[in-house]
Amino acid sequence: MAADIRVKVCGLSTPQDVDCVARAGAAYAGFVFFEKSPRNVSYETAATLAAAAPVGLCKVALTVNAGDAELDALTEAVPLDMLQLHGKETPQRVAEVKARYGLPVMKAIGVADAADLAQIDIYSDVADQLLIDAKPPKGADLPGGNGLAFDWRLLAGRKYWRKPWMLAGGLTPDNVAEAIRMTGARQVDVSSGVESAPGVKDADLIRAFVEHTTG
Ligand SMILES: O=C(O)c1ccccc1N[C@@H]1O[C@H](COP(=O)(O)O)[C@@H](O)[C@H]1O
Repeated sequence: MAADIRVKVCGLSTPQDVDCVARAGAAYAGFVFFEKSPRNVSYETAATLAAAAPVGLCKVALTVNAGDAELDALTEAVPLDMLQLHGKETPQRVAEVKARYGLPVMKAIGVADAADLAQIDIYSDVADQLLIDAKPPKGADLPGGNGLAFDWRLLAGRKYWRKPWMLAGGLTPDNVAEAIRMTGARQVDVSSGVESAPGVKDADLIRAFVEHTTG
């Protein structure tokens, strides 16, 4: 397996999480701003965590259908390197957010079957990166972070898209190597798969996850 897989660990909420993620060699640290999530953090907490992150660790804010007022307050309070839009934001909204905040934008695309892959091309016109995640189950409280994988065979043979992309959804230390092998992903994103309980990151699982991407 290639040794240069870039890892994002999402849903960090303590200084120990950030330290562990950085030391393990992850490229991105994700903070969740979505009240229904067990990983939700206040702007104050996120600002402290982001300020303590080492240079080079990309600090990503995950939001869901956030309006300008929410994003204004977030970007004012927290030093960020990237915005992750994980709701039903339209391509036009992605372009607006990118222009208004001057930060790279990663748009999450939910995939359940081959028809969903068309969204990847559509959002490639406006987003800087794409996060290809499992579609949430109907009626789920969370649009992501559900620990669900989609059928990775849908991405087999489609390693190259027009924009950089990350594989997400139900990844764990045990399955990430196989997911990379099947999809050709060069970037992977994990949240619940490195937790001991919802919202509680586990340092051993984080280290194991990163190690298993470099097989
Ligand atoms: O993690 C969350 O709580 C969350 C809430 C709302 C939207 C997205 C969320 N997480 C993102 O979903 C992917 C996949 O999660 P998992 O690994 O299957 O648990 C995660 O990497 C986050 O980017």
